[in-house]
Amino acid sequence: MPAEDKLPYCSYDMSKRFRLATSTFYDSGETRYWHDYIKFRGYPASNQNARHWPSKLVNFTPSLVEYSAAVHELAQTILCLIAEGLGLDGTFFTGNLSRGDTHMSINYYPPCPDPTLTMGLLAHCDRHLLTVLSQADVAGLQARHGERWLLVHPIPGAFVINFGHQMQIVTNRVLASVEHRAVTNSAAVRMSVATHVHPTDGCRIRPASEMVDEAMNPARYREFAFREFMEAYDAA
Ligand SMILES: O=C(O)CCC(=O)C(=O)O
Ligand SMILES: [Fe+2]
Repeated sequence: MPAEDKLPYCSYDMSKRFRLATSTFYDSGETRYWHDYIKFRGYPASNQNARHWPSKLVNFTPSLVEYSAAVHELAQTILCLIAEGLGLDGTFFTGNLSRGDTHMSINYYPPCPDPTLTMGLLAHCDRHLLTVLSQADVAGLQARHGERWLLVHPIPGAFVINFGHQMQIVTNRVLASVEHRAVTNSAAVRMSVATHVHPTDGCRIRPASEMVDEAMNPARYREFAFREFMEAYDAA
């Protein structure tokens, strides 16, 4: 896409429903960020989300409609399996807990001459329910395990599934949200596509009663609306 076509979408306003930006202007003291990205609402494509996607890219909309619907189906299947694995009703996650608009990020990490000075994405936990991540074939995703960072090796054709904060809360910390980050490399462009499955804004989030035992394992979180969580997070 030529620069003049990209310009109208370039924004740091997080309320924009389709925006592209770079974090390479910023640093955290010693480490410079090394990451360009597009962030937008994905599934469902039939509502107001798709009208924010760029119309000049003729193949983008049909590809995205297909991809976002397929990832939605995959996420719903995985959520059914997780529920069954936890001894919950198979539909436990497939209502409001996972029916908000998906938030998608297309992450672009250019090669960096000295990767020791940069970080693609700083360490974070995803804040929604579940992430379906395609990291194609260039390694860079790392997950925290105690004091160590483990590289999540790309497997051709496979997605990485990551639990977000809401999964940790609803399961009363049986399934923990794992801290992760993206490192840079000097040899190759790395791209990843993250689909973040969100609860609906008004969804009430609380530890599932099946995951709570007042005597042995009391609820670790109070009940709240997902909207409240997001507002507090953005304000922090
Ligand atoms: O690029 C990656 O592998 C990680 C992306 C990620 O963590 C995110 O978009 O939340
Ligand atoms: Fe993430």
